[in-house]
Amino acid sequence: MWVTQLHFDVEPQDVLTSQSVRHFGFVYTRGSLTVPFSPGSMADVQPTPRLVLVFSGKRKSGKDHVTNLLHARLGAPLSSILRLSAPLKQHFAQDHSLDLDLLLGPGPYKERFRSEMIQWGEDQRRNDPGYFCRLATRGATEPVWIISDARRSTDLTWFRTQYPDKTRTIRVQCSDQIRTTRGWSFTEGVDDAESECGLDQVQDWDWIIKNEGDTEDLERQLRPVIDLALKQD
Ligand SMILES: Nc1ncnc2c1ncn2[C@@H]1O[C@H](COP(=O)(O)OP(=O)(O)OP(=O)(O)O)[C@@H](O)[C@H]1O
Ligand SMILES: C[C@@](O)(CCOP(=O)(O)O)CC(=O)O
Repeated sequence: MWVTQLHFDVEPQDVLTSQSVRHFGFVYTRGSLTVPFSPGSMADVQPTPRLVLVFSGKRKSGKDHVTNLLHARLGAPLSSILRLSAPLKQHFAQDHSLDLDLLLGPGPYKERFRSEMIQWGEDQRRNDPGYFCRLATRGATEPVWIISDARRSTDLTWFRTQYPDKTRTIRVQCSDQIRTTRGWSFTEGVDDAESECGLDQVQDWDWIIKNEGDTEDLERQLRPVIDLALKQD
């Protein structure tokens, strides 16, 4: 049986190798390759979540901390955390023989490569602004998606276009003083660039979370988000 379908005979992680990224990009941008239908191709169909919670915030505002807490409250069968930077870091780690776990973690290691990663990511986005949004969400089956790291208006546009009634946006904020205690220091070319400032002008966040206090305060602010996620289940 032949159908028009996006399908590649690769595991999800293989999509991140240089060769298959090019393959993936070629097929997707043309969008009309006809290939045999097989059960494996279902993973490539863009999934449909019930709620998409898109978080953003500056470095060390606590995006990972807040989204981890939310995920812990909602649980794994209901929700998953999807990081737009994960496929980017995976590719970058492979190409440069770097430690992917450290790139994904909160420590100082990733800061040594941040400028280069930003550059590489922007090169990909120039051709295809939804590239990392699509890779990060590919195959996610949980009803509630927690997108931990939107940085650019194209990220918000992609989710709002794909999931117009389901997308909610959340900005995580905290003072520079507190960010500094968490390891932040101003870096030219990073903290004054789109990666950090691309969403500064956005006013219409569904929620703003001030991550400056204790866990109890954070839980109180997350309550309406948690309630919405549970209500939709
Ligand atoms: N409310 C909090 N209480 C205690 N520690 C926190 C809190 N928020 C963040 N942190 C800690 O601060 C550090 C930075 O937080 P986190 O990694 O969540 O920030 P981020 O916005 O994801 O940063 P980056 O963009 O650099 O990945 C981490 O070590 C995290 O555990
Ligand atoms: C390269 C980049 O994805 C790094 C993000 O790392 P983190 O979310 O701050 O851990 C930032 C970007 O895409 O502009």
